[in-house]
Amino acid sequence: MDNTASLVALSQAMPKTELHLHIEGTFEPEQMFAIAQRNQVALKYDTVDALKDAYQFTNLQDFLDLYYQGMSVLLHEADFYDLTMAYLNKVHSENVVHVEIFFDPQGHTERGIPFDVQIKGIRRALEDAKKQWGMTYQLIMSFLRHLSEDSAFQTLKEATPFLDWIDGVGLDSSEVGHPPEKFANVFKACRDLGLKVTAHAGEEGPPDYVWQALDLIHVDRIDHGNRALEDEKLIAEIKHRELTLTVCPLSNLKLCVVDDMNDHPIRKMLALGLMATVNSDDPAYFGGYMNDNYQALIEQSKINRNELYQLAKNGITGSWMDEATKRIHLDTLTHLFQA
Ligand code: HPA
Ligand SMILES: [Zn+2]
Repeated sequence: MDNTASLVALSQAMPKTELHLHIEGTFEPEQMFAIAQRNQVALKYDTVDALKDAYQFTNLQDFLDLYYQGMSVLLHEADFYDLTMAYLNKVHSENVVHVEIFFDPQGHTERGIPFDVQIKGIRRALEDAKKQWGMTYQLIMSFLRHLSEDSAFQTLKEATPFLDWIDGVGLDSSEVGHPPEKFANVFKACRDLGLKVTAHAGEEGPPDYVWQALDLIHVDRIDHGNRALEDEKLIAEIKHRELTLTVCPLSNLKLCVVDDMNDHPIRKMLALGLMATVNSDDPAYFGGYMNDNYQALIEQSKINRNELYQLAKNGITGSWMDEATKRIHLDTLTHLFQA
């Protein structure tokens, strides 16, 4: 019998992947203030504590309003580098071996920061982490769904010189009122370019949005997917297509997608045979990085050792890393759980 403390220790020691992470959502208040000062940009809040006090959200939009405000202090390549490197350092210390990170180019180009400034800073940090620690990565360019499909096409055009650096595309921001069908054409263009495709669906939006992500966007993965559980046929289809769900427990709690960590649906997802994974989404805003998310699942949602193993395994098999590297991490994971 495992006790809670030993499971938490195991979750900390095991090799982990992070498949749902917005780099702009890793902007810790202390670093935000430091970069704001460096760039001589004014923030709406006077102190770190005042900013932290504002992190009380009742829904996704409450959070997004602060998220876009926060990222507005990022001006230079060095800012994007520092932001990304701080995150990578943090998760390296938590035994994260592979990251797949989103960035929101339109959140920056809309306020005059060129695409190349963003991606050069982010990519340099990812390459440094790879050199220093062997940490592997995939970079995912995400379209903001509250903007038009034309704007997404414009972003794809700006990304063209950097397509070798971009592994996939995603869809994020305000979900309700902005269904995947709005972006069917731009995602078709992305697929034709050989990019992998994922989309936030079923976080706040109805099961129909998840169907659209499957049938109109042809996603390789689903980000969140919580509300898919409301539709039995959809559950069967997600299983049939063997799609991974990138679930974000602490995010769900902070944005009131779930009322209580004690009945987070991730156990139900596993019991249904869905490929659920654990991710932190926007850890600086939601109160925890990867290990905190696992700890909350162990202590509050009462996941057991088998469920912990399955979640970590899904994180490896559902990632976009190469098959040989997957096998190495799966071996390490399996040995750890057999010990
Ligand atoms: O959790 C999220 N949902 C939608 N859009 C986002 N952009 C950053 N984080 C999120
Ligand atoms: Zn997200």
